[in-house]
Amino acid sequence: MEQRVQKEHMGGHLPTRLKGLDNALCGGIPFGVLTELVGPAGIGKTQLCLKLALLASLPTAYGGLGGRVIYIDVESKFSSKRMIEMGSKSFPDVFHTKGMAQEMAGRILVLQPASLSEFTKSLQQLKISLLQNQVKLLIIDSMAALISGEYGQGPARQHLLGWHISSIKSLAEFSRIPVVVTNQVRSQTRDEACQYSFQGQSREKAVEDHTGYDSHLVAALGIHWAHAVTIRLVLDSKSGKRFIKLAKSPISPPLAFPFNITSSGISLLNDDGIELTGPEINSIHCQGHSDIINFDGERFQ
Ligand SMILES: Nc1ncnc2c1ncn2[C@@H]1O[C@H](COP(=O)(O)OP(=O)(O)OP(=O)(O)O)[C@@H](O)[C@H]1O
Repeated sequence: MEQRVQKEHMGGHLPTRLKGLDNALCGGIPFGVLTELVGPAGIGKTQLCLKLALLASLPTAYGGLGGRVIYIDVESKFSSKRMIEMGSKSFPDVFHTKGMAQEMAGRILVLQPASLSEFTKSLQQLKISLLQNQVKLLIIDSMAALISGEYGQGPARQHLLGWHISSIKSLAEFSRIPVVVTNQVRSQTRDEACQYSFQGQSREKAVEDHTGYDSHLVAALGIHWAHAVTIRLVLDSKSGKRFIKLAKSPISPPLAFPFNITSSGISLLNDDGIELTGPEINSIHCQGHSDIINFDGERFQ
């Protein structure tokens, strides 16, 4: 294992090409551990996942991992069209080379489990296929959606995921690939319309319609999950600006990077990062007030 780790491509990291974030993470998303992207609906988690899938399938000569990707797309959000748009804007040379876009597309296997039991079956088969197929990245978008609605809320469903969490963690360790999992935050009122949305019209409408609601947020997967992840990136929005916050990392202090989303995908507006302290690290902002993500299903006071 030690020799394998030493020989790892790119020092065991998948560069995100977001310079400030890569610097803070000593090269990018680390191999062998879980990286969580958490944030409200519409903030850009799937956009980041698509970019990472693109980078993992990009030929090594262009700085990618040149490998296969398994993309578990729980909510049918994967868009090959969007990925090609990002690819052709970010890497025009590669995408204008005949056959290259098809070759890269052929490396990304998208699985769409319709239920938790289908997901459980895929996980059981994944261990073998990760090794046999030179898979360089596993993405699960989103983990929370797998259990939403099916098994109620709170400790019961979090307990239900215990096996899955251990399995995913051991898959990452055993196959030494980066595993990226998205997690939503939801309002404790459980009112659908009260979920924070960052998509113009609907967001304003939702907030207007529910003024006076105590709409604080909780991360959907509970404390066991919170401890299983090594890197946590919180995506949120404050005063109309989106931020990626490196909220949990064994090597970096908590930092926030402003970002935007363009046709070429997510890009940072500044690579320096703003150092965060106190509850700000785990808070999600919306409409002038902030709420702290609580990984235990209760609100922090
Ligand atoms: N082609 C594009 N050009 C610019 N911005 C885009 C483009 N496509 C998507 N976006 C931005 O991406 C946002 C949607 O992001 P995304 O689908 O990643 O959200 P998410 O965090 O995954 O949400 P959910 O939790 O609902 O899955 C849109 O609000 C829009 O701002």
